[in-house]
Amino acid sequence: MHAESSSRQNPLQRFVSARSLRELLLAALLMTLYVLFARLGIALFSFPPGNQTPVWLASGIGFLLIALFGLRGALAVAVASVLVNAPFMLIYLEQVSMLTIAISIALSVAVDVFQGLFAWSFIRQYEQYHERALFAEAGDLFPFLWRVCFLPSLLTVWMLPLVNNYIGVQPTNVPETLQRTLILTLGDSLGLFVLAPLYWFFRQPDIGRQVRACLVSVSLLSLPLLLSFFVPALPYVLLIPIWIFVLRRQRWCAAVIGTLWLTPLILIMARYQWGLFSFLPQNDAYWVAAIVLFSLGIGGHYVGLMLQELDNAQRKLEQKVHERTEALQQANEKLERLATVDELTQVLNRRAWRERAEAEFSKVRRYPQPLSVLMIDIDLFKPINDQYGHHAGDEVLKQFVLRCQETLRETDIFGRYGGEEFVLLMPRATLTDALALAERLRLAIAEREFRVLGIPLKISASIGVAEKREHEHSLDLLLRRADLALYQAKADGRNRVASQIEQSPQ
Ligand SMILES: Nc1nc2c(ncn2[C@@H]2O[C@H](COP(=O)(O)OP(=O)(O)OP(=O)(O)O)[C@@H](O)[C@H]2O)c(=O)[nH]1
Repeated sequence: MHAESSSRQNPLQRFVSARSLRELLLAALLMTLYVLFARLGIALFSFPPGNQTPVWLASGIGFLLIALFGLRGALAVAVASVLVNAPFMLIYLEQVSMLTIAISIALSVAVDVFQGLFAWSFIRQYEQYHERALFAEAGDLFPFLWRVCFLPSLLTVWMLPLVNNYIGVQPTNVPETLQRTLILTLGDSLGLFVLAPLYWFFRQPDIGRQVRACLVSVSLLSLPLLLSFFVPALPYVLLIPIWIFVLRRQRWCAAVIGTLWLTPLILIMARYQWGLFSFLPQNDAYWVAAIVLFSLGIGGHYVGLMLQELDNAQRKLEQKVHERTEALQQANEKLERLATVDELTQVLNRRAWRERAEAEFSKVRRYPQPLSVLMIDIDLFKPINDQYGHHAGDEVLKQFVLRCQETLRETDIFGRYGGEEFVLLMPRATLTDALALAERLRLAIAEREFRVLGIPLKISASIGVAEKREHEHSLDLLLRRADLALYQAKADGRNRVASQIEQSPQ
């Protein structure tokens, strides 16, 4: 449906049809600003006696239109350029023919459009080559100055005074033509320098907050300029430290907004020959204003970008440190796990179990409480390995552990003591408690078949139980009594629980 209606439009209609109302409004706003800045520039800040200004902001607006809307933007620049140039040229109607004026207007329009197109395509090439947007590094400032500000102006503006001179509109002598070319190049370059960065500026994250913060700090720059009305030297003394302070706070954003902010202020000062400019003739005041704007702007952009680059480098470094610390922590945790956990059954290994058991044992020695231990050994495990293979044996061990864990309490300390032998320490458990649990364990193992590699297997375990005696001072003695009880259980025919009460460990 939509495709059909768009295919019915003629190519011109399709070319100009704006993608959305917002884009249309933005383009209209920029076109209005283009005409307004051009007219205001010439009306208020013209080099005497001509109609050329030291900052031609229209060139910057033209760049923004083309950067944002491509060829449709170029069409908008052409329309705006006609609106700006036609009234100036029509003044010469009495001196030259309409055709000559039309040629002159067409030339001005072509210069404005090509300047924007050159600037845009030069910088696109740069961005494509580097595979990133401009103004990411301090080094990007120089390609910007050359490719966006100076080269497109140098390539185009010389035509205007030369051709106008030749066809008889605004005829001048050679030195004047040269001076005009210079002023046009300066004005266009400065216009691009002041406004073109906005294209990248508005692509920054969280731009609304940054603009607000910038406006607050950047407005500080007005102070020395306004006070210079009373004390002419103030801008020299105060502008640089305030500029550095503002850049330090808001980085590159302050350079963009600050240059924009300073442009009208410095132009007004030059126009009315205040402060800095009070001892200069009008002409020189504008040249100095342009130089002040360029040097403050370039310095500001460079410092701002450098600080931004440092921020990014620090952020990357912090991120790397964070990642490395996390990796190290994970590696440590893994090592700790490997050092304490039995790889096959995922329960405590002998060393880790002993550490925990020793700690419990010491506690109980100091604050007497019951403590019991169980030695659990799978019966006739070797034949399982021999008959079904080592892999099946491993599977039995894993399932055996799961069965045991189903029966244990949180406080029980369970571990693999070696081979098919497991050990369980039960804090606060008397021999009676321990025997009861041992019996539950034995039944849990023996009553249900194991299923290993699809084969049903009957497994049983023998369990030796011992409770810590009052004056028993070594965990090894307690373990030895449990081991003797286990030996007893095996000797009595396996699949049973035995306790070591009567026999002395000695
Ligand atoms: N699959 C497997 N087998 C193991 C592992 N650790 C020890 N074994 C085997 O376990 C078997 C233990 O055999 P024995 O000590 O003779 O005991 P048993 O056959 O269970 O006989 P009783 O203890 O007298 O009932 C040995 O064949 C060991 O090779 C292991 O991690 N995986």
